[in-house]
Formats: sequence, structure tokens, C-alpha cells
Amino acid sequence: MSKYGVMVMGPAGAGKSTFCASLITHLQLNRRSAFYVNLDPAAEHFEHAPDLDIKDLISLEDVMDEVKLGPNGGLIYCFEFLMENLDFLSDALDSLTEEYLIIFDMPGQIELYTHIPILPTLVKFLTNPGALDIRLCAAYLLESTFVVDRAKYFAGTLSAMSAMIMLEVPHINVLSKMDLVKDQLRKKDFKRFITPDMTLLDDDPADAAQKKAGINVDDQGAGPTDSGALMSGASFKRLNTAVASLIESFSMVSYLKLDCTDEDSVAAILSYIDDCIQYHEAQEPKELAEDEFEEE
Ligand SMILES: Nc1nc2c(ncn2[C@@H]2O[C@H](COP(=O)(O)OP(=O)(O)OP(=O)(O)O)[C@@H](O)[C@H]2O)c(=O)[nH]1
Ligand SMILES: [Mg+2]
Repeated sequence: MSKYGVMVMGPAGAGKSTFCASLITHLQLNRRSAFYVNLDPAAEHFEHAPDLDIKDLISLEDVMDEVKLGPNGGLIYCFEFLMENLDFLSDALDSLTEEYLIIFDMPGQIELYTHIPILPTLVKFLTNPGALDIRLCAAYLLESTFVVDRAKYFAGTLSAMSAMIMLEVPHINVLSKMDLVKDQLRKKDFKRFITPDMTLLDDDPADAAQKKAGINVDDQGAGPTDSGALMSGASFKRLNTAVASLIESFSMVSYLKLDCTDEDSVAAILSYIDDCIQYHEAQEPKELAEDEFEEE
């Protein structure tokens, strides 16, 4: 029997846990079952108590105390420990029926999504048809406030693309915290950021600010120290242009918009997730209880 799940990923503070909480609330309001798995060994506060918490297996605090690692090395240690104890996941998830949406709340350390092969192995284990057989969708969140800084936006998009290529499961990319940019950017202007392309660099507000400060951003021949600062000047612009061109040529990333304060927005993201994993196709028609039947 297939199971259904979504793995919520993205950089630190992107709004992953908030989205998981809004998603669970929305599922509950729509009489759907959620199973919330916290895989962040440092997470302390939850709006909905996790049904399964990695901290019951290993906590970052203990690792940092006992193995004397820092927070990032400690996180990698926790995940390596999880990979050696996968029964912790299979024991809890094995009995779930196809009615459930299993929600994995991931940590925000970016190295987990880019250059360490732990996540692909974990995803392979979760989706293996001979074992848990979870139809999994990855949801990669990026903060919508990043659009104000083009360099950040393209760097974030590159990390989303890297996660997409690495995981090989259906994937959606989401610009979170839309309520924070709604007033600054008109809908029409925001549309440009849904599909990243190089034209977004044409009117980079950072260029104007740098020109005002007397930094040369246009000199094609300028070297790496032309501006005196590493994150500005012509060479930095060339780097951004190269990254933007790479993203455009792959043409893999486009974004959905999410505002967790708006239930319709959460519902829209859920319907994309449902489509990706074909959740509805596996559901048995539900019989209504007598009082619900009368209500209908
Ligand atoms: N305005 C606004 N704030 C949000 C939204 N989503 C999350 N936040 C805030 O952003 C901060 C970080 O949110 P989290 O959900 O903890 O982010 P996270 O990605 O789980 O963070 P880590 O697990 O630490 O990587 C919190 O202060 C949230 O209240 C949103 O849709 N709108
Ligand atoms: Mg979190």
C-alpha cells in the first residue's frame, strides 16, 4: 500500500515549520489526516506536537555536549545516526494508511541540500517500493523577501535547483512569507520572479545603489578587486550573470507563492502537492456519518 508525503525543505528561517503547522491546521479543518515528522534535531517549539520527533532518537544538544561538535557538524552527525537507525522511521511510518499525508519538517542547514549525500539516501529509503513506498513530493521554500536582492534570489534559486537535481522526486519551489512583500511589490512586478531569468538583473536595485556609492559595476574588464568589496562591483555582477544564465539554461525552477497567514494560499500549495503525488487517485470514497449526511 502506497503512502503519501511531503518533505518541507529550504534554508534557515524560510518558514518551513510555520508552513508545516499551517498545512496540518488546514488538513485537520478539511478532515484529512496528517502525520507530522520533525527531522530537525534542534527544533524546540511546535504549534502541533510532532507525531514522530528525531529528538526522541538523538538531539543536537546531546551531540554537541558529548561529541563536542558545533551546530552544523552536530546536525550532520544526527543525520548519520538516523541513517544507521532507519528502523526509527519505518517502525512509526509502516502502519500508516494512504489516507495520511506524512509531513517531514527538515532542518535549515543548507549543506544538507547541496553537498552531502545523506538526503538522497534518506529519500531513496522512504520512497523504495519494496519498503515504505512513500510517494514523496519535495517542497523547497525560499523567502520572498529575497527578491529585493537579486544576488540572494539567484543564489537561493541555485540551492533550490541543486536540491531538485539531487533528490529525483517530484518537486515544487515556493516563495514563502508573501505577506511581507505584498505591499512593496505590485502583483504585476512580482510575476517576473515566478520564473527566474536573466532579465531580472537588468534593473537590479543593487546596481543603482553601488553606482551612487561610486562603485563601477559595468566595466567588463574589471578584476576581482575593482570595487574593494567582495560582494559588489563588476566582478560580482559577472558572477551573478553567470549564475542567472546557468539557472535560465536549465529552465527547471519556477515558484509558487505562499502566505501562511492566508488559508487559501496554503490550500493552493496543498493542491499542487496532492497533484504531484496523485494523492486523490488512491483515496477510497468516504462514507459520510449519518449527521454529516443530513448536513450535506
Ligand atoms: N510574516 C510571515 N512570517 C512568517 C511566515 N512564515 C514564517 N514566518 C516567520 O519566520 C520565522 C521563521 O519561521 P520558521 O517556520 O521557524 O522557519 P524555519 O524554516 O522552520 O526555520 P529553521 O527550522 O530554523 O530553519 C518565524 O518568526 C515565523 O513566524 C509567513 O508566511 N509570514
Ligand atoms: Mg523549522
